[in-house]
Amino acid sequence: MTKVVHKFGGSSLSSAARYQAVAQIVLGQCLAGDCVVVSAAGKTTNTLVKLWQSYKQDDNQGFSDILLQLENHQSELIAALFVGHNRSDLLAQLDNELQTITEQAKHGVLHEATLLAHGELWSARVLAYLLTQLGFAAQHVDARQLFTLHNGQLLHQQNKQACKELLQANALFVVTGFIASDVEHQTVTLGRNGSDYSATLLANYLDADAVSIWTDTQGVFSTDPRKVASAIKYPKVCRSQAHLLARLGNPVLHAKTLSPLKNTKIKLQVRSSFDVEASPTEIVKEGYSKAKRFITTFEDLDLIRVDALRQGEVGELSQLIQHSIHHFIAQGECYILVPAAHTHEVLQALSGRANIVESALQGFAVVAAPSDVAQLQVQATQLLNEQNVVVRFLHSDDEYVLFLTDQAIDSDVLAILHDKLVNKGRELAVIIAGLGNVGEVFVAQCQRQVAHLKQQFDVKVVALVRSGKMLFSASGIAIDTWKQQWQNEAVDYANSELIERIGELDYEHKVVIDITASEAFSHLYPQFIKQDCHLISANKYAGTADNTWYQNLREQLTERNLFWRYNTSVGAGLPINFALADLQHSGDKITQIDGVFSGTLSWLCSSFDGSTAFSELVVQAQAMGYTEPDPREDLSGRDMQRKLLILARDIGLTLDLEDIALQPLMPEDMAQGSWDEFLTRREQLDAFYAEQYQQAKAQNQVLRYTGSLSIDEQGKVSAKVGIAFVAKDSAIAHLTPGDNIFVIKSIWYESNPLVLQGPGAGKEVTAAGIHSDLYWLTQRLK
Ligand SMILES: NC(=O)C1=CN([C@@H]2O[C@H](COP(=O)(O)OP(=O)(O)OC[C@H]3O[C@@H](n4cnc5c(N)ncnc54)[C@H](O)[C@@H]3O)[C@@H](O)[C@H]2O)C=CC1
Ligand SMILES: N[C@@H](CC=O)C(=O)O
Repeated sequence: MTKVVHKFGGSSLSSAARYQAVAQIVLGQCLAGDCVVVSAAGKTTNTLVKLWQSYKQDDNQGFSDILLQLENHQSELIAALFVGHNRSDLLAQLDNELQTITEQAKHGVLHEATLLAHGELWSARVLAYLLTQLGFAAQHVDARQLFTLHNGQLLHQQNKQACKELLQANALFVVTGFIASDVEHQTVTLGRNGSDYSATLLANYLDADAVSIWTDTQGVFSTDPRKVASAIKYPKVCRSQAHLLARLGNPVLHAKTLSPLKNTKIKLQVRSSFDVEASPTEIVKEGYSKAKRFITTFEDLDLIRVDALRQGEVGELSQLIQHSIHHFIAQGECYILVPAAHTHEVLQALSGRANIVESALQGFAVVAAPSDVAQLQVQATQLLNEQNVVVRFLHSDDEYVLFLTDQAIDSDVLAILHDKLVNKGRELAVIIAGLGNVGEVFVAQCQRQVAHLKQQFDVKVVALVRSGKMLFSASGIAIDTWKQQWQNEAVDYANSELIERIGELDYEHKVVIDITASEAFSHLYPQFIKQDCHLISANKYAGTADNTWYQNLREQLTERNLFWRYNTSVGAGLPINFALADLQHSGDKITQIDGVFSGTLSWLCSSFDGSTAFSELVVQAQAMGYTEPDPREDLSGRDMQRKLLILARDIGLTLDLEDIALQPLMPEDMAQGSWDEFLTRREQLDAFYAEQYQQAKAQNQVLRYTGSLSIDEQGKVSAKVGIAFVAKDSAIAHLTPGDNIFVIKSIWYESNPLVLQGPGAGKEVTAAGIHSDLYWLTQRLK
């Protein structure tokens, strides 16, 4: 049974290399029984249209030149892709067909649709041969055997049966898009760019599960991403908006594509054949996606008023000119927007029932939620005034407003319109995991900070997660009353449910902020990435995971253009990762990092003077929110070892934790058992510390816990964290309790190192540091 119908457009098949790429996608994604629908390669249909025009104009020279052009293109493709009998077979078939075309032209019996059909026939045949050559038995199928129309109407029952009979074998079928036949077996076309329609029709007839439209863009964007770099790719677009965009001439989806999916469960995705790993845009049923904002532009249109427009007539006209036509009713009159090059043809077809209202129009339409349209119309009018763009005709409907203008909407104007009308409505969903010391303060700070970010982004906290319980609200949680809401609505959850809920979120961007201290939670990162989530971590486990896992995670992030910020995992709010990144981006090379990278150990060592037991100070550090949930993570030196590893990886070293020597600041045997058991043996810790303290004192030095990493000239790396006795007048001896210090040597900071110093732990500074990462993210997403 066919599960998925994959459709590849002309841009995906524009060269031999593209055919190879498509074949690899098919090998990787398709199973026997799936179907592939193809359009004509590259610009073949345009060339065939020109061939038809030269035939109609009796331009024999033009006809031969264009035919030669087609022949060259096809034979070059075949020569580049095939050897041996496959090549000779395909060239012979091509030759045969070109001779037939020449003969038919000579005898004046050339038929337009039959001629245009060659583009798709060639693509399907070449791709099927290529797949077979690569070991995946594929059959090419002429869709004229599958789709029959009578008086312009598809004969659905008959077609369904034909599809089920002809495509039932356990093979892969490569079916021609765009073409069908009538009951007299004459070729008809399904309209320009009708291959998407062929794919959804086929999916309907075969009861397929899904249709993937593979194209040259990564999905459906808020506007043309080639013109506006900040165009937003939407993960989900509802069918009605997709249909409206298609009617407005948006090139990603075509007008009739969606109709076969009506009342079915068939999923539709738009994916990039140039970037297979990129997440697609899903076209979902009504109610499964929020209304999005789009700007789609027009060039060179005529506005025509039509008397008594018949039902279905717009479809017939667009079939006639092989181009989509937008129509609307304003003040009781019917209007159509026709590409100026086809106005004459359309007026002729409407024989006296139509007149041109405005000609040579440019412009754009803003598509949005009905509640936003009126306000966007006012804003857009003002922006056009500011840009001196003259509006000649304006029409607004429930879901869009149309501006027809004198001047073309160039990239600059489009970028301004997009920034003010679309970007302002962008949403970022925030999932906060970990509501302990730091997490609670972070959420409290959110109230003010989210309001600040709102100037750029609509930031919504959609989930709060603690171990085993979560509060999830796709439309956003009210921050000021979150505790109350938590009491009433938080539920037990399994990780799979959390991932599923995140996957269902219909936001332009999503970020998971990990303020847990949980290794298990960090293991979920790859799944968050699959759901297109950016990551912000205060948690250090992912940054210090085994190198293979870590590198893999980074690759997955890069492949999906996702960001990962973790500035607070080292030095709390201190901008140490920013500093290292900046130095390296500006061409510097870091050779050494020394210092104190633990707020807890800094505070303990600087505070201890013998008057209070060391273990008592540990309990105080814990109460102040400096320590890890189990303070032994700090006392063991492990936390500082993790931080040094994160820094090492940030400067391009591929170390693992074991590569950093570690000396604990506690008796090693106290690592076993629970924290409470540890406290029952606190004298042992006190004795251990007192002994080290006295030794340092005896040497007229002070006890500190430090870290160091250096790279020698041969590139050899040495790294360690441990107890150090330092001179009483050194900077480290004089650190304010709780402060971290990073002493960085590099090519530029060789003899006089760069020093970064300040609070290295604490709820407020850490929470603020996470907000800094969130702010950074929103700036990058802009
Ligand atoms: N305290 C500080 O000054 C700094 C802390 N950090 C890091 O921030 C993180 C949080 O620290 P604290 O707030 O002090 O810890 P905490 O122990 O007070 O809070 C941790 C929170 O994470 C939740 N949690 C634990 N496992 C979870 C799981 N599997 N799924 C979801 N939630 C889970 C807990 O329920 C709790 O709400 C740690 O990774 C820590 O290393 C980073 C810089 C400074
Ligand atoms: N426990 C850590 C907290 C910050 O990472 C420390 O004391 O530095």
